[in-house]
Amino acid sequence: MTLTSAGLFITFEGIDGAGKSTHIEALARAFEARGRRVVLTREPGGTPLAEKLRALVLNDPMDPLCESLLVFAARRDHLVQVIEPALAEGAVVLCDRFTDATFAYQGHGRGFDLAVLGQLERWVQQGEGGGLRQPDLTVWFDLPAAVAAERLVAARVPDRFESQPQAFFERVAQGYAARAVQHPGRFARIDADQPREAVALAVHQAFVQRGWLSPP
Ligand SMILES: Nc1ncnc2c1ncn2[C@@H]1O[C@H](COP(=O)(O)OP(=O)(O)OP(=O)(O)O)[C@@H](O)[C@H]1O
Ligand SMILES: Cc1cn([C@H]2C[C@H](O)[C@@H](COP(=O)(O)O)O2)c(=O)[nH]c1=O
Repeated sequence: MTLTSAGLFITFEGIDGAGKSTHIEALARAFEARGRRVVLTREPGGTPLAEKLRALVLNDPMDPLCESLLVFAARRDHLVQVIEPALAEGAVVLCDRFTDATFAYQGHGRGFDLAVLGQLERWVQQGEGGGLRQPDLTVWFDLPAAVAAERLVAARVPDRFESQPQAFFERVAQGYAARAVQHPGRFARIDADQPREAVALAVHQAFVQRGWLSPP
């Protein structure tokens, strides 16, 4: 896998129901209005193989090691088939979740070994020259677990993760906070406990600050 810096790799993170999906489409339109090609994708998923793995991870009972291996297997296919080729062509890749989700959900939520996740991260995201693919920006929707639970009540039939108790999501939220401390340069924390319009403005602002979008 060859890594380039031609495109922009943006990831969106947060506990279930934090509001990521609500804002990704508008960002895609904003980049397209500036003449950029945008690839909208998600994890686990984004390729036919990774979508099959997603269905297993979201629906079939399994232990945390199996869960971690499957999300990283899906990620490898996604990187090789979709993300790296798009970045090499200069596209803006907007990805709903990436490896921070694995540290937050499998690591902090399930209690799986963070050092093992770090090793898997290196195997899966390392390029031929030894560099490690990481997002250029991670937009982290920070929302209290209790508020997310209220938002999700009427939203849809819960999957294996969404049916977890609030304490699980509190641990996942702590996992995201820990990753933000470890990677302060690429994390933009958004206070997601605000009306949609205020959240949209804060998200847009994170891109304006980096010179990637104009003020709204
Ligand atoms: N700022 C907001 N205030 C109130 N409700 C919101 C807000 N943003 C999103 N919602 C609602 O909360 C629910 C979850 O939002 P959304 O699907 O965007 O979250 P998500 O982070 O993509 O969740 P998941 O990761 O579980 O798919 C939706 O019903 C959405 O309409
Ligand atoms: C990438 C990734 C995801 N998950 C979990 C987090 C969510 O509960 C689901 C994906 O559902 P969404 O509605 O598309 O957000 O998968 C995970 O546990 N580990 C991961 O690495």
